[in-house]
Amino acid sequence: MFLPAQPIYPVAGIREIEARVMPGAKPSLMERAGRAAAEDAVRLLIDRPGPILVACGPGNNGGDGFVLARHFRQAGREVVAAYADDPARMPPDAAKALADFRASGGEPVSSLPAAPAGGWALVVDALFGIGLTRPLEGRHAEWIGALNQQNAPRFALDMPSGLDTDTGRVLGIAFRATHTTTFIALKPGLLTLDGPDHAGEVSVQRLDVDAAGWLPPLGHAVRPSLFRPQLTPRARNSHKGSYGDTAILGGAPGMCGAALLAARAALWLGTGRVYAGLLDPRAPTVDVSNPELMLRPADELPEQVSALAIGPGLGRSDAAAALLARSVCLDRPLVLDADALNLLAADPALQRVLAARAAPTLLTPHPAEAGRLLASDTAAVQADRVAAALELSARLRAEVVLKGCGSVIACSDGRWYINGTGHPGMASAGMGDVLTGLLVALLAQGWPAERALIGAVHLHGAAADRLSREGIGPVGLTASEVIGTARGLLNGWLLEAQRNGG
Ligand SMILES: NC(=O)C1=CN([C@@H]2O[C@H](COP(=O)(O)OP(=O)(O)OC[C@H]3O[C@@H](n4cnc5c(N)ncnc54)[C@H](OP(=O)(O)O)[C@@H]3O)[C@@H](O)[C@H]2O)[C@@H](O)CC1
Ligand SMILES: Nc1ncnc2c1ncn2[C@@H]1O[C@H](COP(=O)(O)OP(=O)(O)O)[C@@H](O)[C@H]1O
Ligand SMILES: [K+]
Repeated sequence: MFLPAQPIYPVAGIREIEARVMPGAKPSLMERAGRAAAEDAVRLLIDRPGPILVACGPGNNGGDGFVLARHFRQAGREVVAAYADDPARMPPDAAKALADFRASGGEPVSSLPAAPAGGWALVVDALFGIGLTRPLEGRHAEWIGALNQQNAPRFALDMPSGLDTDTGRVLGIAFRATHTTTFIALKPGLLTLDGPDHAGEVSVQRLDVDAAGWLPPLGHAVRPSLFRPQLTPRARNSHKGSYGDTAILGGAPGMCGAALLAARAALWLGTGRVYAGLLDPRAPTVDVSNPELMLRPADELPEQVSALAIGPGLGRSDAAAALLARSVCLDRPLVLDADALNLLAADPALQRVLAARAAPTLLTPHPAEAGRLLASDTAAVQADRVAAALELSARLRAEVVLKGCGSVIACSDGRWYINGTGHPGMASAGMGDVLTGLLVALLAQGWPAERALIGAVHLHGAAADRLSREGIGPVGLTASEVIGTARGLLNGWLLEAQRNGG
Protein backbone atom coordinates (compact mmCIF):
# COMPACT_ATOMS: atom_id res chain seq x y z
CA MET A 1 0.00 0.00 0.00
CA PHE A 2 2.78 2.47 0.82
CA LEU A 3 4.07 2.72 -2.73
CA PRO A 4 6.83 5.26 -3.38
CA ALA A 5 5.78 8.71 -4.58
CA GLN A 6 6.15 9.04 -8.35
CA PRO A 7 8.40 11.78 -9.76
CA ILE A 8 6.91 14.51 -11.94
CA TYR A 9 8.97 16.42 -14.52
CA PRO A 10 8.11 19.44 -16.63
CA VAL A 11 9.10 19.41 -20.32
CA ALA A 12 12.59 20.79 -19.63
CA GLY A 13 13.29 17.91 -17.25
CA ILE A 14 12.01 15.26 -19.68
CA ARG A 15 14.15 16.75 -22.45
CA GLU A 16 17.20 16.71 -20.17
CA ILE A 17 16.65 13.07 -19.26
CA GLU A 18 16.01 12.16 -22.91
CA ALA A 19 19.30 13.81 -23.90
CA ARG A 20 21.21 11.65 -21.44
CA VAL A 21 19.88 8.36 -22.75
CA MET A 22 22.57 6.95 -25.03
CA PRO A 23 21.81 8.17 -28.57
CA GLY A 24 22.36 4.76 -30.16
CA ALA A 25 20.51 2.84 -27.43
CA LYS A 26 18.55 -0.10 -28.81
CA PRO A 27 15.64 -0.30 -29.02
CA SER A 28 15.20 3.44 -29.52
CA LEU A 29 13.05 5.36 -27.06
CA MET A 30 10.39 5.69 -29.72
CA GLU A 31 10.31 1.92 -30.32
CA ARG A 32 10.02 1.38 -26.58
CA ALA A 33 7.28 4.03 -26.29
CA GLY A 34 5.17 2.72 -29.17
CA ARG A 35 5.46 -0.88 -27.99
CA ALA A 36 4.67 -0.03 -24.35
CA ALA A 37 1.65 1.99 -25.44
CA ALA A 38 0.47 -0.88 -27.63
CA GLU A 39 0.70 -3.20 -24.63
CA ASP A 40 -1.45 -0.81 -22.58
CA ALA A 41 -3.89 -0.51 -25.48
CA VAL A 42 -4.39 -4.28 -25.60
CA ARG A 43 -6.09 -4.01 -22.22
CA LEU A 44 -8.55 -1.46 -23.65
CA LEU A 45 -9.32 -3.68 -26.60
CA ILE A 46 -10.62 -6.66 -24.65
CA ASP A 47 -13.98 -7.65 -26.19
CA ARG A 48 -13.76 -4.80 -28.70
CA PRO A 49 -13.54 -6.06 -32.29
CA GLY A 50 -13.19 -3.70 -35.23
CA PRO A 51 -10.52 -1.36 -36.54
CA ILE A 52 -8.25 0.91 -34.53
CA LEU A 53 -7.89 4.55 -35.54
CA VAL A 54 -4.50 6.17 -34.91
CA ALA A 55 -4.24 9.92 -35.59
CA CYS A 56 -0.56 10.83 -36.07
CA GLY A 57 0.94 14.31 -35.87
CA PRO A 58 3.98 16.06 -37.34
CA GLY A 59 6.58 15.23 -34.66
CA ASN A 60 7.84 12.37 -32.54
CA ASN A 61 4.46 11.88 -30.90
CA GLY A 62 3.24 10.95 -34.37
CA GLY A 63 6.20 8.56 -34.60
CA ASP A 64 5.06 6.80 -31.44
CA GLY A 65 1.67 6.43 -33.10
CA PHE A 66 3.20 4.77 -36.19
CA VAL A 67 5.13 2.33 -34.00
CA LEU A 68 1.92 1.41 -32.17
CA ALA A 69 0.04 1.09 -35.46
CA ARG A 70 2.74 -1.21 -36.86
CA HIS A 71 2.60 -3.49 -33.82
CA PHE A 72 -1.14 -3.90 -34.16
CA ARG A 73 -0.87 -4.51 -37.90
CA GLN A 74 1.77 -7.16 -37.29
CA ALA A 75 -0.54 -8.75 -34.73
CA GLY A 76 -3.20 -9.03 -37.43
CA ARG A 77 -5.40 -6.18 -36.25
CA GLU A 78 -7.03 -3.76 -38.67
CA VAL A 79 -5.48 -0.30 -38.20
CA VAL A 80 -6.22 2.99 -39.90
CA ALA A 81 -3.44 5.56 -39.46
CA ALA A 82 -4.43 9.15 -40.31
CA TYR A 83 -1.58 11.53 -41.08
CA ALA A 84 -1.67 14.77 -43.09
CA ASP A 85 1.48 16.66 -42.15
CA ASP A 86 4.61 17.16 -44.22
CA PRO A 87 6.80 14.01 -44.13
CA ALA A 88 9.81 16.09 -45.23
CA ARG A 89 9.66 17.96 -41.92
CA MET A 90 9.36 14.87 -39.75
CA PRO A 91 12.11 14.30 -37.17
CA PRO A 92 14.35 11.32 -38.13
CA ASP A 93 12.98 8.80 -35.59
CA ALA A 94 9.40 9.58 -36.60
CA ALA A 95 10.28 9.33 -40.30
CA LYS A 96 11.75 5.90 -39.62
CA ALA A 97 8.60 4.87 -37.74
CA LEU A 98 6.49 5.94 -40.73
CA ALA A 99 8.78 4.02 -43.11
CA ASP A 100 8.58 0.92 -40.89
CA PHE A 101 4.79 1.20 -40.81
CA ARG A 102 4.78 1.31 -44.59
CA ALA A 103 7.18 -1.61 -44.75
CA SER A 104 4.71 -3.62 -42.68
CA GLY A 105 2.11 -3.03 -45.44
CA GLY A 106 0.35 -0.02 -43.92
CA GLU A 107 -0.34 3.24 -45.73
CA PRO A 108 -1.61 6.33 -43.89
CA VAL A 109 -4.75 8.11 -45.04
CA SER A 110 -4.62 11.89 -45.27
CA SER A 111 -8.05 12.72 -43.93
CA LEU A 112 -9.80 11.52 -40.84
CA PRO A 113 -12.13 8.74 -41.99
CA ALA A 114 -15.71 8.42 -40.80
CA ALA A 115 -16.26 5.74 -38.18
CA PRO A 116 -17.09 2.27 -39.58
CA ALA A 117 -20.60 0.91 -39.03
CA GLY A 118 -19.72 -0.81 -35.75
CA GLY A 119 -17.58 2.12 -34.55
CA TRP A 120 -13.84 2.16 -33.85
CA ALA A 121 -12.48 -0.39 -31.41
CA LEU A 122 -10.09 2.26 -30.11
CA VAL A 123 -9.19 5.83 -31.00
CA VAL A 124 -5.52 6.70 -30.49
CA ASP A 125 -4.28 10.28 -30.22
CA ALA A 126 -0.67 10.53 -31.41
CA LEU A 127 -0.97 14.09 -32.70
CA PHE A 128 1.04 16.10 -30.17
CA GLY A 129 2.91 15.31 -26.98
CA ILE A 130 5.36 17.40 -25.01
CA GLY A 131 6.33 19.38 -28.13
CA LEU A 132 3.09 21.39 -28.31
CA THR A 133 4.11 25.03 -28.42
CA ARG A 134 0.96 26.99 -29.26
CA PRO A 135 -2.83 26.72 -29.42
CA LEU A 136 -4.21 24.18 -31.87
CA GLU A 137 -6.21 25.48 -34.78
CA GLY A 138 -7.27 24.57 -38.31
CA ARG A 139 -7.13 20.93 -39.33
CA HIS A 140 -5.48 19.71 -36.13
CA ALA A 141 -8.24 21.32 -34.04
CA GLU A 142 -10.91 19.85 -36.34
CA TRP A 143 -9.40 16.37 -36.04
CA ILE A 144 -9.38 16.59 -32.25
CA GLY A 145 -12.97 17.81 -32.23
CA ALA A 146 -13.96 14.81 -34.35
CA LEU A 147 -11.91 12.33 -32.28
CA ASN A 148 -13.61 13.57 -29.12
CA GLN A 149 -17.00 12.66 -30.64
CA GLN A 150 -16.09 8.98 -31.10
CA ASN A 151 -17.97 6.49 -29.02
CA ALA A 152 -14.95 4.31 -28.20
CA PRO A 153 -12.17 4.25 -25.62
CA ARG A 154 -9.94 7.24 -26.37
CA PHE A 155 -6.26 6.64 -25.77
CA ALA A 156 -3.63 9.41 -25.65
CA LEU A 157 0.09 8.81 -26.16
CA ASP A 158 2.25 10.73 -23.70
CA MET A 159 -0.12 13.73 -23.40
CA PRO A 160 -3.65 14.37 -24.62
CA SER A 161 -3.02 16.61 -27.64
CA GLY A 162 -3.77 20.26 -26.89
CA LEU A 163 -3.02 20.01 -23.18
CA ASP A 164 -0.04 22.06 -22.06
CA THR A 165 2.45 19.65 -20.49
CA ASP A 166 3.71 21.97 -17.78
CA THR A 167 0.45 23.58 -16.67
CA GLY A 168 -2.56 21.46 -17.66
CA ARG A 169 -4.03 24.35 -19.66
CA VAL A 170 -6.02 23.60 -22.81
CA LEU A 171 -4.37 25.32 -25.75
CA GLY A 172 -7.27 25.89 -28.12
CA ILE A 173 -8.87 22.46 -27.92
CA ALA A 174 -7.66 19.23 -26.33
CA PHE A 175 -8.23 15.53 -26.81
CA ARG A 176 -10.43 14.07 -24.07
CA ALA A 177 -8.78 10.77 -23.32
CA THR A 178 -10.29 7.99 -21.30
CA HIS A 179 -6.75 6.65 -20.84
CA THR A 180 -3.29 8.15 -21.25
CA THR A 181 -0.01 6.30 -21.36
CA THR A 182 2.72 8.75 -20.56
CA PHE A 183 6.41 8.07 -21.17
CA ILE A 184 9.40 8.18 -18.83
CA ALA A 185 7.58 9.99 -15.97
CA LEU A 186 4.49 11.95 -14.97
CA LYS A 187 4.11 15.55 -16.13
CA PRO A 188 2.36 18.33 -14.17
CA GLY A 189 -0.17 18.96 -16.93
CA LEU A 190 -1.67 15.50 -16.51
CA LEU A 191 -2.42 16.09 -12.85
CA THR A 192 -3.68 19.61 -12.27
CA LEU A 193 -6.14 22.20 -13.67
CA ASP A 194 -7.70 20.72 -16.85
CA GLY A 195 -5.33 17.73 -16.87
CA PRO A 196 -7.43 15.19 -14.96
CA ASP A 197 -10.51 15.96 -17.10
CA HIS A 198 -8.53 15.29 -20.30
CA ALA A 199 -6.07 12.55 -19.37
CA GLY A 200 -8.51 10.02 -17.89
CA GLU A 201 -6.73 7.08 -16.28
CA VAL A 202 -2.96 7.66 -16.46
CA SER A 203 -0.36 4.94 -16.75
CA VAL A 204 3.39 5.66 -16.69
CA GLN A 205 5.71 3.66 -18.93
CA ARG A 206 9.27 4.33 -17.84
CA LEU A 207 10.82 2.80 -20.97
CA ASP A 208 13.68 1.40 -18.87
CA VAL A 209 14.86 4.94 -18.21
CA ASP A 210 15.88 5.66 -14.63
CA ALA A 211 14.66 9.25 -14.67
CA ALA A 212 15.35 10.00 -11.00
CA GLY A 213 18.83 8.54 -11.38
CA TRP A 214 19.62 11.01 -14.18
CA LEU A 215 17.82 14.02 -12.76
CA PRO A 216 16.67 14.15 -9.12
CA PRO A 217 13.06 15.31 -9.33
CA LEU A 218 11.74 18.39 -7.54
CA GLY A 219 8.12 17.37 -8.08
CA HIS A 220 6.25 14.28 -6.88
CA ALA A 221 2.71 12.95 -7.02
CA VAL A 222 1.43 12.62 -3.46
CA ARG A 223 1.29 9.13 -1.99
CA PRO A 224 0.88 8.16 1.70
CA SER A 225 4.51 6.94 1.70
CA LEU A 226 5.49 10.63 1.93
CA PHE A 227 4.03 10.83 5.44
CA ARG A 228 4.48 7.18 6.36
CA PRO A 229 7.14 8.04 9.02
CA GLN A 230 4.42 9.84 11.03
CA LEU A 231 2.15 6.79 11.12
CA THR A 232 3.46 5.42 14.39
CA PRO A 233 1.32 3.94 17.17
CA ARG A 234 0.52 6.03 20.19
CA ALA A 235 2.53 5.20 23.29
CA ARG A 236 0.32 3.41 25.79
CA ASN A 237 1.75 5.61 28.51
CA SER A 238 0.50 8.89 27.06
CA HIS A 239 -2.08 11.51 28.01
CA LYS A 240 -3.98 14.30 26.31
CA GLY A 241 -1.03 16.65 26.67
CA SER A 242 0.92 14.25 24.46
CA TYR A 243 -1.35 15.07 21.47
CA GLY A 244 -1.15 18.81 21.57
CA ASP A 245 -3.37 21.81 22.09
CA THR A 246 -4.67 23.78 19.19
CA ALA A 247 -6.62 26.97 18.72
CA ILE A 248 -8.72 27.96 15.72
CA LEU A 249 -9.26 31.70 15.40
CA GLY A 250 -12.13 33.14 13.37
CA GLY A 251 -15.89 33.02 13.72
CA ALA A 252 -16.93 36.62 13.03
CA PRO A 253 -20.67 37.41 13.17
CA GLY A 254 -22.51 35.15 10.75
CA MET A 255 -19.47 32.91 10.21
CA CYS A 256 -19.07 30.95 13.45
CA GLY A 257 -19.79 27.74 11.55
CA ALA A 258 -16.51 27.97 9.64
CA ALA A 259 -14.45 28.08 12.83
CA LEU A 260 -16.52 25.29 14.39
CA LEU A 261 -16.01 23.06 11.34
CA ALA A 262 -12.25 23.55 11.57
CA ALA A 263 -12.31 22.96 15.32
CA ARG A 264 -14.34 19.75 14.93
CA ALA A 265 -11.95 18.48 12.29
CA ALA A 266 -9.03 19.21 14.61
CA LEU A 267 -10.75 17.34 17.46
CA TRP A 268 -11.76 14.32 15.37
CA LEU A 269 -8.28 14.00 13.93
CA GLY A 270 -6.78 13.44 17.33
CA THR A 271 -5.72 16.74 18.88
CA GLY A 272 -5.52 16.51 22.68
CA ARG A 273 -7.38 19.77 23.35
CA VAL A 274 -9.08 22.12 20.90
CA TYR A 275 -9.99 25.74 21.53
CA ALA A 276 -12.05 27.87 19.17
CA GLY A 277 -11.57 31.60 19.52
CA LEU A 278 -14.64 33.33 18.10
CA LEU A 279 -14.89 37.01 17.20
CA ASP A 280 -18.68 37.17 17.27
CA PRO A 281 -19.68 38.62 20.66
CA ARG A 282 -22.89 36.60 20.44
CA ALA A 283 -21.13 33.36 19.52
CA PRO A 284 -22.27 30.19 21.31
CA THR A 285 -20.26 29.19 24.36
CA VAL A 286 -20.72 25.50 23.73
CA ASP A 287 -20.94 23.37 20.59
CA VAL A 288 -23.69 20.99 21.64
CA SER A 289 -22.78 18.37 19.06
CA ASN A 290 -19.11 18.52 20.14
CA PRO A 291 -19.10 19.70 23.75
CA GLU A 292 -15.42 18.66 23.95
CA LEU A 293 -14.56 21.90 22.16
CA MET A 294 -13.64 24.91 24.27
CA LEU A 295 -15.27 27.98 22.81
CA ARG A 296 -13.88 31.32 23.95
CA PRO A 297 -13.90 34.95 22.89
CA ALA A 298 -11.08 35.28 20.36
CA ASP A 299 -8.90 37.45 22.60
CA GLU A 300 -9.13 35.12 25.59
CA LEU A 301 -7.32 32.13 24.24
CA PRO A 302 -4.23 30.56 25.75
CA GLU A 303 -1.24 31.52 23.60
CA GLN A 304 0.91 28.51 24.45
CA VAL A 305 -0.87 26.09 22.12
CA SER A 306 1.11 23.53 20.10
CA ALA A 307 -0.21 24.86 16.78
CA LEU A 308 -2.59 27.60 15.73
CA ALA A 309 -4.88 28.22 12.75
CA ILE A 310 -6.42 31.54 11.86
CA GLY A 311 -8.87 32.36 9.12
CA PRO A 312 -12.06 30.26 9.08
CA GLY A 313 -14.89 32.80 9.23
CA LEU A 314 -12.43 35.48 10.35
CA GLY A 315 -13.78 38.39 8.28
CA ARG A 316 -11.73 41.50 7.64
CA SER A 317 -12.63 43.75 10.60
CA ASP A 318 -10.06 45.70 12.61
CA ALA A 319 -10.42 43.10 15.35
CA ALA A 320 -9.66 40.36 12.82
CA ALA A 321 -6.57 42.22 11.60
CA ALA A 322 -5.35 42.73 15.18
CA LEU A 323 -5.83 39.03 15.92
CA LEU A 324 -3.87 38.12 12.82
CA ALA A 325 -1.00 40.47 13.70
CA ARG A 326 -0.80 38.87 17.17
CA SER A 327 -0.95 35.33 15.80
CA VAL A 328 1.87 35.93 13.33
CA CYS A 329 4.11 36.98 16.22
CA LEU A 330 3.53 33.78 18.19
CA ASP A 331 6.42 31.36 17.91
CA ARG A 332 4.18 28.41 17.03
CA PRO A 333 3.36 26.49 13.83
CA LEU A 334 0.70 28.65 12.22
CA VAL A 335 -1.88 27.92 9.50
CA LEU A 336 -3.33 30.90 7.61
CA ASP A 337 -6.55 30.36 5.68
CA ALA A 338 -9.41 32.30 4.09
CA ASP A 339 -9.67 35.93 5.30
CA ALA A 340 -6.35 35.66 7.15
CA LEU A 341 -4.84 35.35 3.65
CA ASN A 342 -6.87 38.26 2.32
CA LEU A 343 -5.82 40.49 5.24
CA LEU A 344 -2.22 39.42 4.72
CA ALA A 345 -2.44 40.27 1.02
CA ALA A 346 -3.38 43.84 1.91
CA ASP A 347 -0.56 44.32 4.42
CA PRO A 348 3.01 44.23 3.03
CA ALA A 349 4.50 45.03 6.46
CA LEU A 350 2.80 41.97 7.95
CA GLN A 351 4.09 39.89 5.03
CA ARG A 352 7.64 40.86 6.00
CA VAL A 353 7.00 39.85 9.62
CA LEU A 354 5.51 36.57 8.45
CA ALA A 355 8.47 35.81 6.18
CA ALA A 356 10.83 36.33 9.14
CA ARG A 357 9.03 33.89 11.44
CA ALA A 358 11.15 31.12 12.92
CA ALA A 359 8.26 28.68 13.46
CA PRO A 360 6.64 27.03 10.41
CA THR A 361 3.98 28.95 8.47
CA LEU A 362 1.45 27.13 6.31
CA LEU A 363 -0.83 28.84 3.81
CA THR A 364 -3.93 27.23 2.28
CA PRO A 365 -5.10 29.61 -0.49
CA HIS A 366 -7.58 28.81 -3.21
CA PRO A 367 -6.60 30.40 -6.56
CA ALA A 368 -8.35 33.74 -5.88
CA GLU A 369 -6.62 34.11 -2.51
CA ALA A 370 -3.30 33.17 -4.07
CA GLY A 371 -3.88 35.81 -6.75
CA ARG A 372 -4.38 38.50 -4.11
CA LEU A 373 -1.26 37.41 -2.22
CA LEU A 374 0.80 37.58 -5.41
CA ALA A 375 -0.74 40.92 -6.40
CA SER A 376 -1.95 39.26 -9.60
CA ASP A 377 -5.26 37.53 -10.25
CA THR A 378 -6.95 34.15 -10.38
CA ALA A 379 -6.34 33.69 -14.11
CA ALA A 380 -2.61 34.35 -13.75
CA VAL A 381 -2.39 31.83 -10.90
CA GLN A 382 -4.31 29.18 -12.82
CA ALA A 383 -2.16 29.75 -15.91
CA ASP A 384 0.70 28.04 -14.07
CA ARG A 385 -0.35 26.60 -10.72
CA VAL A 386 2.99 25.02 -9.86
CA ALA A 387 4.89 28.24 -10.54
CA ALA A 388 2.38 30.33 -8.57
CA ALA A 389 2.53 28.04 -5.53
CA LEU A 390 6.33 28.00 -5.62
CA GLU A 391 6.53 31.76 -5.92
CA LEU A 392 4.20 32.26 -2.98
CA SER A 393 6.12 29.77 -0.92
CA ALA A 394 9.47 31.42 -1.66
CA ARG A 395 8.20 34.97 -1.11
CA LEU A 396 6.59 34.27 2.25
CA ARG A 397 8.95 31.50 3.36
CA ALA A 398 5.96 29.26 3.94
CA GLU A 399 4.66 25.84 3.00
CA VAL A 400 1.77 26.44 0.61
CA VAL A 401 -1.11 24.43 -0.77
CA LEU A 402 -2.76 25.97 -3.80
CA LYS A 403 -6.16 24.29 -3.65
CA GLY A 404 -8.44 23.10 -6.45
CA CYS A 405 -8.35 20.27 -8.97
CA GLY A 406 -4.87 18.79 -8.49
CA SER A 407 -3.90 20.77 -5.38
CA VAL A 408 -0.26 21.88 -5.62
CA ILE A 409 1.87 21.81 -2.48
CA ALA A 410 4.98 23.98 -2.65
CA CYS A 411 7.78 24.02 -0.12
CA SER A 412 10.09 26.93 0.51
CA ASP A 413 13.12 24.82 -0.51
CA GLY A 414 11.73 24.48 -4.05
CA ARG A 415 10.26 20.97 -3.85
CA TRP A 416 6.62 20.53 -4.84
CA TYR A 417 3.87 17.93 -4.94
CA ILE A 418 0.58 17.43 -6.75
CA ASN A 419 -2.25 15.69 -4.93
CA GLY A 420 -4.51 13.33 -6.83
CA THR A 421 -7.30 12.72 -4.32
CA GLY A 422 -10.53 14.69 -4.19
CA HIS A 423 -13.27 15.55 -6.67
CA PRO A 424 -15.63 18.36 -7.69
CA GLY A 425 -18.11 17.35 -4.98
CA MET A 426 -15.70 19.15 -2.68
CA ALA A 427 -16.56 22.47 -4.27
CA SER A 428 -18.93 23.21 -1.41
CA ALA A 429 -18.87 25.71 1.43
CA GLY A 430 -16.85 24.74 4.46
CA MET A 431 -14.57 22.25 2.70
CA GLY A 432 -11.56 24.53 3.10
CA ASP A 433 -12.31 25.01 6.80
CA VAL A 434 -12.21 21.26 7.29
CA LEU A 435 -8.83 21.07 5.56
CA THR A 436 -7.52 23.73 7.94
CA GLY A 437 -8.74 21.70 10.92
CA LEU A 438 -7.16 18.47 9.65
CA LEU A 439 -3.89 20.29 9.07
CA VAL A 440 -3.65 21.97 12.44
CA ALA A 441 -4.50 18.64 14.10
CA LEU A 442 -1.51 16.94 12.51
CA LEU A 443 0.74 19.90 13.40
CA ALA A 444 -0.47 19.85 17.00
CA GLN A 445 0.43 16.16 17.18
CA GLY A 446 3.97 16.94 16.16
CA TRP A 447 3.99 16.22 12.44
CA PRO A 448 6.61 18.38 10.67
CA ALA A 449 5.07 21.12 8.54
CA GLU A 450 5.67 19.61 5.10
CA ARG A 451 4.40 16.16 6.03
CA ALA A 452 1.41 17.63 7.85
CA LEU A 453 0.45 19.61 4.76
CA ILE A 454 0.89 16.67 2.40
CA GLY A 455 -0.95 14.37 4.82
CA ALA A 456 -3.88 16.70 5.43
CA VAL A 457 -4.41 17.51 1.74
CA HIS A 458 -4.25 13.85 0.73
CA LEU A 459 -6.50 12.71 3.58
CA HIS A 460 -9.07 15.44 2.89
CA GLY A 461 -9.47 14.35 -0.74
CA ALA A 462 -9.26 10.63 0.03
CA ALA A 463 -12.10 10.97 2.55
CA ALA A 464 -14.26 12.72 -0.04
CA ASP A 465 -13.38 10.02 -2.60
CA ARG A 466 -14.41 7.26 -0.20
CA LEU A 467 -17.72 9.01 0.53
CA SER A 468 -18.40 9.35 -3.18
CA ARG A 469 -17.82 5.66 -3.71
CA GLU A 470 -20.51 5.10 -1.08
CA GLY A 471 -22.96 7.40 -2.87
CA ILE A 472 -22.39 10.30 -0.48
CA GLY A 473 -21.31 12.72 -3.16
CA PRO A 474 -20.18 14.03 -5.41
CA VAL A 475 -23.57 15.77 -5.44
CA GLY A 476 -24.53 17.09 -2.03
CA LEU A 477 -21.43 16.07 -0.13
CA THR A 478 -21.10 18.29 2.95
CA ALA A 479 -17.89 19.36 4.62
CA SER A 480 -19.07 17.95 7.99
CA GLU A 481 -19.34 14.46 6.49
CA VAL A 482 -15.72 14.51 5.40
CA ILE A 483 -14.49 14.80 8.99
CA GLY A 484 -15.57 11.39 10.29
CA THR A 485 -14.41 9.60 7.16
CA ALA A 486 -11.02 11.32 7.37
CA ARG A 487 -10.71 10.01 10.92
CA GLY A 488 -11.49 6.48 9.74
CA LEU A 489 -8.94 6.68 6.96
CA LEU A 490 -6.17 7.99 9.19
CA ASN A 491 -6.80 5.19 11.68
CA GLY A 492 -6.76 2.71 8.79
CA TRP A 493 -3.39 3.99 7.59
CA LEU A 494 -2.03 3.76 11.15
CA LEU A 495 -3.12 0.12 11.36
CA GLU A 496 -1.70 -0.63 7.94
CA ALA A 497 1.62 0.94 8.91
CA GLN A 498 1.76 -1.20 12.07
CA ARG A 499 0.95 -4.36 10.14
CA ASN A 500 3.78 -3.49 7.73
CA GLY A 501 6.46 -3.16 10.33
CA GLY A 502 5.45 -0.56 12.93
N1 LIG B 1 11.04 12.87 -24.77
C1 LIG B 1 11.23 11.55 -24.78
O1 LIG B 1 12.06 11.08 -24.12
C2 LIG B 1 10.44 10.72 -25.66
C3 LIG B 1 9.62 11.30 -26.59
N2 LIG B 1 8.82 10.58 -27.31
C4 LIG B 1 7.71 11.18 -28.00
O2 LIG B 1 8.07 12.38 -28.61
C5 LIG B 1 7.18 13.41 -28.21
C6 LIG B 1 7.83 14.72 -28.33
O3 LIG B 1 8.17 14.85 -29.68
P1 LIG B 1 8.41 16.25 -30.34
O4 LIG B 1 9.40 17.02 -29.59
O5 LIG B 1 8.73 15.97 -31.76
O6 LIG B 1 7.03 16.96 -30.13
P2 LIG B 1 5.53 16.59 -30.57
O7 LIG B 1 4.74 16.61 -29.33
O8 LIG B 1 5.45 15.42 -31.44
O9 LIG B 1 5.12 17.88 -31.42
C7 LIG B 1 6.08 18.62 -32.12
C8 LIG B 1 5.60 18.91 -33.51
O10 LIG B 1 4.39 19.59 -33.44
C9 LIG B 1 4.51 20.90 -34.05
N3 LIG B 1 3.64 21.77 -33.29
C10 LIG B 1 3.75 22.14 -31.99
N4 LIG B 1 2.67 22.82 -31.61
C11 LIG B 1 1.85 22.90 -32.70
C12 LIG B 1 0.58 23.46 -32.92
N5 LIG B 1 -0.10 24.10 -31.96
N6 LIG B 1 0.04 23.34 -34.13
C13 LIG B 1 0.69 22.70 -35.14
N7 LIG B 1 1.90 22.12 -34.96
C14 LIG B 1 2.48 22.23 -33.77
C15 LIG B 1 5.96 21.19 -34.05
O11 LIG B 1 6.23 22.02 -35.11
P3 LIG B 1 6.80 23.49 -34.94
O12 LIG B 1 6.46 23.98 -33.56
O13 LIG B 1 8.24 23.33 -35.14
O14 LIG B 1 6.08 24.22 -35.99
C16 LIG B 1 6.56 19.79 -34.24
O15 LIG B 1 6.49 19.45 -35.61
C17 LIG B 1 6.79 13.02 -26.83
O16 LIG B 1 5.62 13.64 -26.36
C18 LIG B 1 6.65 11.52 -26.99
O17 LIG B 1 5.39 11.21 -27.54
C19 LIG B 1 8.91 9.12 -27.35
O18 LIG B 1 9.03 8.75 -28.68
C20 LIG B 1 10.09 8.54 -26.65
C21 LIG B 1 10.54 9.25 -25.48
N1 LIG C 1 -12.84 20.09 -8.43
C1 LIG C 1 -12.16 19.79 -7.33
N2 LIG C 1 -11.31 18.74 -7.30
C2 LIG C 1 -10.61 18.45 -6.18
N3 LIG C 1 -10.69 19.16 -5.04
C3 LIG C 1 -11.51 20.20 -5.00
C4 LIG C 1 -12.28 20.58 -6.13
N4 LIG C 1 -13.01 21.67 -5.79
C5 LIG C 1 -12.71 21.96 -4.51
N5 LIG C 1 -11.81 21.08 -4.03
C6 LIG C 1 -11.19 21.10 -2.69
O1 LIG C 1 -12.14 21.53 -1.72
C7 LIG C 1 -11.58 22.50 -0.86
C8 LIG C 1 -12.34 23.82 -1.02
O2 LIG C 1 -11.73 24.81 -0.24
P1 LIG C 1 -12.15 26.34 -0.33
O3 LIG C 1 -12.13 26.77 -1.75
O4 LIG C 1 -11.32 27.08 0.65
O5 LIG C 1 -13.66 26.28 0.13
P2 LIG C 1 -14.44 26.97 1.31
O6 LIG C 1 -13.92 28.37 1.40
O7 LIG C 1 -15.85 26.93 0.85
O8 LIG C 1 -14.20 26.18 2.53
C9 LIG C 1 -10.11 22.60 -1.22
O9 LIG C 1 -9.35 21.72 -0.42
C10 LIG C 1 -10.10 22.15 -2.67
O10 LIG C 1 -8.86 21.62 -3.07
K1 LIG D 1 -0.89 12.74 -27.86
